[in-house]
Formats: sequence, C-alpha cells, structure tokens
Amino acid sequence: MGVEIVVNDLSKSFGKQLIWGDVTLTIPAGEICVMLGPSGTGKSVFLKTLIGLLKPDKGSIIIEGTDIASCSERELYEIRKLFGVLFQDGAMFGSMNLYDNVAFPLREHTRKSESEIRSIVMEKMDLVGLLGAEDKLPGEISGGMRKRAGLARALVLDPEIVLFDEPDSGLDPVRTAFLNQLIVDLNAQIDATFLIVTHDINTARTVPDNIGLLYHKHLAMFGPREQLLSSEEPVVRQFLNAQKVGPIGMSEEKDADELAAEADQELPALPPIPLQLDPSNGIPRRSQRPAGEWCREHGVTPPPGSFETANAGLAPGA
Ligand SMILES: Nc1ncnc2c1ncn2[C@@H]1O[C@H](COP(=O)(O)OP(=O)(O)OP(=O)(O)O)[C@@H](O)[C@H]1O
Repeated sequence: MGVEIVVNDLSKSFGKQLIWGDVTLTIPAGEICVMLGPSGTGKSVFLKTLIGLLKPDKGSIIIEGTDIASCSERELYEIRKLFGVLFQDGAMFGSMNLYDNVAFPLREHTRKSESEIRSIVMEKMDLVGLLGAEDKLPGEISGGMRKRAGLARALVLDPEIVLFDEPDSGLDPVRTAFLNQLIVDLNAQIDATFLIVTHDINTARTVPDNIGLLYHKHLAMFGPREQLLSSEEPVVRQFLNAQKVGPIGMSEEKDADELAAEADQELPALPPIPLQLDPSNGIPRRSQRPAGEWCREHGVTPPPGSFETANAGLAPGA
C-alpha cells in the first residue's frame, strides 16, 4: 500500500555550509515523486536524511507516527525496514553473483529458509526481467542490468517506500525508457511510495505523480506534475524545460548583470505537457490521475498540444 512521508521545516548543514533549509513537503502514500535540482543542491543528502543515514539540524520526518529525525536507534532500525533503496551504481558486492547479491538482505535480516529465499529471489529477478542471469557477477553485466539487479535487491524485503538515487545515470536513452517503464509497472504492482532523484528531464516530465525542485538551498516547488509543467515560476520553468534563459547559471545562480542582460529576451513558449507513462498493461495505477485533471480543477490552461498521444514522451512502444 505504501506509507506517507511528512517532512516539516527540515534543514541540513555540513559545518557552516547550509545544504537546504525549511524543506516542507508530504510524499503521498503509494505515489511516484521525482526530486530534481541542479548538481550539488543536496538531492542525495535529502535521500540519505530520509532514511536516517544523515541527521538533519532542524525539522521532522514523520513516517508511520515516528519522527526519524529524533527517534532512537532502535526505532530507526525498525523504520528502515520499510525502505528499499536503489543506489546509483546498484551497489552490488563485486565478488558475489547476482543471486547472492539479491538474497543478501534476506539472509541478513530474516530467518527464512534457503528454499523460501530462493522463491523470493527468483520472483524479484523475474519482476525486473533478469531470470537466467542469477549466476553472473556484477562485473560481467551491463550498467542497465546492474541497476535492475539493484532494484531486485531493493525489493526483496517488500518495502513500503522505494528510493531511487539517479536510476538513469549512465544509461542510454533506450535503457532509461525501459527502466522508467519498469518503475511505473512496479509501482502499479506493489503500490509502494516511490521517490526518484534524477537529472533526466524526460523521466521527470512523464513518470511521476508529483515533482519537487531543490534550488539555491531551498525547495523551490513541490506539487502535482501538471502544476510544475505548467508553472511560469522562473526557476521551475527553466529547469523543467531545460532552457538557458532564467535564473540558473552555468555553475550557480546568475548575477544581477546577467539577469539584466536577459531581461529583453523573450522566453520560449512552454512545451506541451506530455501524457503520463501508463503501466504496460494499460490499467492506470491507483494513484494516477486522469490527464489534465489538475489543470481543469485549478483553472489552468495547459500549453497547446498538451496530453496528446503524440506527446507521450519517449516510452518504449510509444
Ligand atoms: N558527508 C558529507 N560531508 C560534507 N559535505 C557533504 C557530505 N555529503 C554531501 N556533502 C555536500 O553536500 C552538497 C550536496 O551534495 P549532494 O550529493 O546531495 O548533491 P546532489 O544534488 O545529489 O548533486 P548531484 O546532482 O551532482 O548528484 C555538496 O556540496 C556536497 O559536497
């Protein structure tokens, strides 16, 4: 079913360096959220804080009634069992074959017999399309397969929350499209809460129910996909449409002179909002809202051409 994560007024610094402050958002149960932001804005730090690997300086993170920012180590250990995490490189043990890598959390955290473990491992390998590759070593397979193996391992303890740290990093566009389809299909199947950190704009535009954007040490916006894709807010508009004109510069914020020089430049029109990626079986996910619903409910006219099949993103088979 998935559980909700309620983040309130969260701040994190390293020494005197504030990474982000006053982050407040609710990640709804069972929905898919994407967190975006320019490099170095603290997206990975945010994920690590959510699972209690890093302690925030201020604020709360409430999961099933427990504040993981201030709970005891024992409570944190229990809450962590709700999470599955797909790390950037899959984080496989290089000397173990895929079967043993995927079985690892079951052997560490449960008292299941080897035959029970086998049936769970094979089910998850099947789910990610890796049946038959159990005996391979991580070094013998492609980056895309390693990510899928990492995903199988993240799923073996039946998590209520799955965190994906840049699942598409290092993948070509076709592999990314297949992985996105797998993520959507998995969400439909297991109904867990998904949070994905990504740099891939096509992923952000087509996969999630909600999008967040970290920028300049704060959460610039968090809300339904259609809200951000129709937003005229300069940072959101620039980032989600991968434009050069706007407040975000090459390595940091643009200064006043640079912004003044851009003042007369006309912004390109907002591109159409693409259809959200459907599960492969065509049955909408439980948390999936009908195309255009948010815009209709909020009296927002989406850019021309929005929600047409021709703009359905780069999903396989589209
Ligand atoms: N353990 C740590 N100690 C000190 N500083 C850290 C630590 N972890 C991260 N940082 C700093 O926090 C900032 C944000 O890092 P983070 O990796 O979360 O950014 P990001 O948004 O995920 O970047 P990218 O998109 O490039 O992966 C960086 O300046 C980084 O150096």
